Amino acid sequence: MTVEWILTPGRLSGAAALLGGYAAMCLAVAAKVRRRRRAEEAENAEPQGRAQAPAVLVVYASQTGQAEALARATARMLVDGGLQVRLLPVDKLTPAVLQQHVHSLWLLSTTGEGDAPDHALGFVQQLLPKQTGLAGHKSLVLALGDHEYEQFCAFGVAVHAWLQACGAHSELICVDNMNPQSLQAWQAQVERLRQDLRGAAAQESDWLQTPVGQPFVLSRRHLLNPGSEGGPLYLLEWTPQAGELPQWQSGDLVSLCVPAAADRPRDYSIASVTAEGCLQLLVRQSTREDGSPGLASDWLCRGMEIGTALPLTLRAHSSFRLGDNAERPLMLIGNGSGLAGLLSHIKARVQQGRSDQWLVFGERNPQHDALCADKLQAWRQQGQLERLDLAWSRQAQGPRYVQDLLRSHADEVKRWVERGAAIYVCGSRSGMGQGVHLALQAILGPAMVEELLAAGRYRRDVY
Ligand SMILES: Cc1cc2nc3c(=O)[nH]c(=O)nc-3n(C[C@H](O)[C@H](O)[C@H](O)COP(=O)(O)O)c2cc1C
Repeated sequence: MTVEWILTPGRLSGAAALLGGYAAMCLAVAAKVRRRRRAEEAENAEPQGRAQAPAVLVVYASQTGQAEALARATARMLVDGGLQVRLLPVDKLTPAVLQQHVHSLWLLSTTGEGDAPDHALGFVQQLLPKQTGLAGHKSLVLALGDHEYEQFCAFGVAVHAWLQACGAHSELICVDNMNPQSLQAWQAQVERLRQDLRGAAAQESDWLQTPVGQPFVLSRRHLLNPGSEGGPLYLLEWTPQAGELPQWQSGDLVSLCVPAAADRPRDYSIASVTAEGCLQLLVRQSTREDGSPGLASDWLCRGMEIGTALPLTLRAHSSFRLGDNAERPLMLIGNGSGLAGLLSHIKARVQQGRSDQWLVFGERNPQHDALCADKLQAWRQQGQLERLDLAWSRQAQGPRYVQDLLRSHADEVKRWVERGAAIYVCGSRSGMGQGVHLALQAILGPAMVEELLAAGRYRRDVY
């Protein structure tokens, strides 16, 4: 078939406008794809960006992904601004890499009680106690934290002090609860550095604005624990209001803001895999100490009507993804709504035809709190879950917790670790997370537990 183009001045200008618009759109899309690719390539790779520009090192330590997301945005801003950037998680940093750079940017969150994120353990043990000669080096540290913790931003502050002790000129910004003013101050500092190194005028940039989520429709809400003495726990299913379901990996999070608390995003672990065709969350309707309902959970579990939409932002959660552990047997340990993060891993593995996974899960009462029992038993019976152990804290025989199960199966725990297993823990921090940590130390020895943490074979998403 031949298509004849007859060009008249009118048509010509119309076609030109059309083509121009289309070309602009293609260029914009291509630029966006390039930008994303550049930022992705910057990680663990040789420096990206213009070869003649000085390279800036961007280092992050993140437990739940906020510091990581900001580090990626920072790196993207610098690459777009014409600089070379090397983006590294702190566990991949060596003294030599640090010394190769004159400028470094650090985005560091504090977790636990003033602790470094789990993946930073090797850095804390091996690099922090030693001096690395950094005379002439310039660093900016963004320390993320929450002032309600006694050790506010402790890890970021410690790294800043270490950089100074090593002879670097270091500046520090502490951020309370992702405070927008402090993040603006960071953005201004980064922009100043970009200008100093490139000499060009400032470009318009909105990189730090809270990402606007994609609207998702709440399509189903299902109570998982009818009759429970604990707060009602719901499975919420969401589908995009328009377009396709975005891709995520097992272990990732969703960030959302409810209308009554629009300034405070809440994070939830994703319980489903993309192949299920919907995004699932497990949300417990919580009550505050004064008896009033928790704002976000009350909205999600009661207020929000089925069929209405809410913007959801998907957040990569590298420190809880399978990552390098994809080929290892998995021990999945958790309680309550922590099942969400563990379910996504089991589903991802079942999809790959793997069965070398052991779930150790705790709830209150076997009659009312046996969450997703049919699914778990079906996986067990079909051999897709090599082992399943459940602990009930409110049962006639007396309370039993996941840490008790681990202790009573200590030999089996050792065998799994000897087989090369990775351990993933998801759920409440104070009771379960702490108890599991102590049980693992008792069974494997503290040195082995530290080794597993440092190697990323022991990962925790506890809250
Ligand atoms: C379990 C837990 C423990 C925390 N402990 C501290 C702390 O001791 N000091 C502090 O300043 N912030 C603390 N925070 C707040 C985090 O540093 C803050 O939420 C930060 O933005 C998280 O960043 P990330 O997503 O990169 O890990 C804690 C947060 C959680 C969830």
